Amino acid sequence: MKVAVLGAAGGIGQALALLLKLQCPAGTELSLYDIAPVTPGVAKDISHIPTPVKASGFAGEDPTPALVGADLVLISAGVARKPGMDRSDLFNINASIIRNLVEKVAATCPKACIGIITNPVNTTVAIAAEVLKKAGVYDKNKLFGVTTLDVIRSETFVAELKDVALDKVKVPVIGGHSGVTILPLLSQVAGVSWSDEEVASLTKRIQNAGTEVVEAKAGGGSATLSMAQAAARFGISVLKGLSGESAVEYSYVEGDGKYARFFAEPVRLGKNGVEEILPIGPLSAFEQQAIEDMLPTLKADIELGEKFVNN
Ligand SMILES: NC(=O)C1=CN([C@@H]2O[C@H](COP(=O)(O)OP(=O)(O)OC[C@H]3O[C@@H](n4cnc5c(N)ncnc54)[C@H](O)[C@@H]3O)[C@@H](O)[C@H]2O)C=CC1
Ligand SMILES: O=C([O-])CC(=O)C(=O)O
Repeated sequence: MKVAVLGAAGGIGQALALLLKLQCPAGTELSLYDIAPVTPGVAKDISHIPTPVKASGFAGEDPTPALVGADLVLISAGVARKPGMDRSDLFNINASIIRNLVEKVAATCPKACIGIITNPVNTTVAIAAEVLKKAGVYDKNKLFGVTTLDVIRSETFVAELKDVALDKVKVPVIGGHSGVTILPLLSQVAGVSWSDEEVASLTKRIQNAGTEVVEAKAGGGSATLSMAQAAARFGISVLKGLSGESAVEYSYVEGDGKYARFFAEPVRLGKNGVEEILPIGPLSAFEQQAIEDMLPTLKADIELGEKFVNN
């Protein structure tokens, strides 16, 4: 299998490249691309680590050489937040970066699965879908917004708060990837009970966790290392699916449209990307209300992406 990382010289990209070099199945080829001239050097650097994964690096204006034959394309190219900014403030720059890169994906490896990391994810995924549609190659089962960071954060926070074993905690996180659109389903965490206050405050902490990192980095960017781990986990699950094993992840995908065109939900991954969208499960009254409350924001974020491509 071949995995292309676009934005591979960045904070997420370099750490993601390292984790993929260490964790991907034997025989995986990593193809690293970024506009930054350092990128071939990033590939050279990790290529000295003795694992059975090959890495090559490409820089410059055109990602095409990096995309040839890719089965999975992970995109973290773009700008990150600074304190005081919202993810939506990144739209002006990142929208055209995603449009241009996905045009190249459509032309070069139209059957690849694509995982979008670049913010605002709620909108950049819609941009990618419309670009692929225009090119006549859109397959909704192969386009993913990577929301795994919300899941791993939720699991960390729940384990800390409730003193339960990290490997036992599973926390579904649905909706989108910003503010109120991030909704952890704490009512579904097995073996844990909650007061209303705990649910309200932990939900808020999970929704603001990205901002927690942005503020702590004090102008030096947003989450990179935890995001790289999240993207590596997600990417390796997609590869598992493509090679015929089954894997389940929460991801922002185009499903049945019950809540919004794109919605983060549990998906079973397989040879064709999304094999099956799994049920979200029972919701508490708090969670039901939270879905209602997020929908105007989520739908507006999606529409912004659709209009960016089509107007
Ligand atoms: N989905 C999620 O949960 C998360 C998403 N993010 C987002 O990921 C993105 C990247 O974040 P970082 O890696 O921290 O930023 P960074 O600034 O460290 O790296 C971004 C990289 O993209 C490259 N780049 C810019 N334009 C490009 C283009 N046209 N083609 C190829 N490469 C290009 C830059 O040269 C740079 O190396 C941001 O938009 C950030 O908001 C960050 C954390 C979590
Ligand atoms: O908050 C940000 O800007 C980066 C991000 O998406 C996250 O850490 O969840």
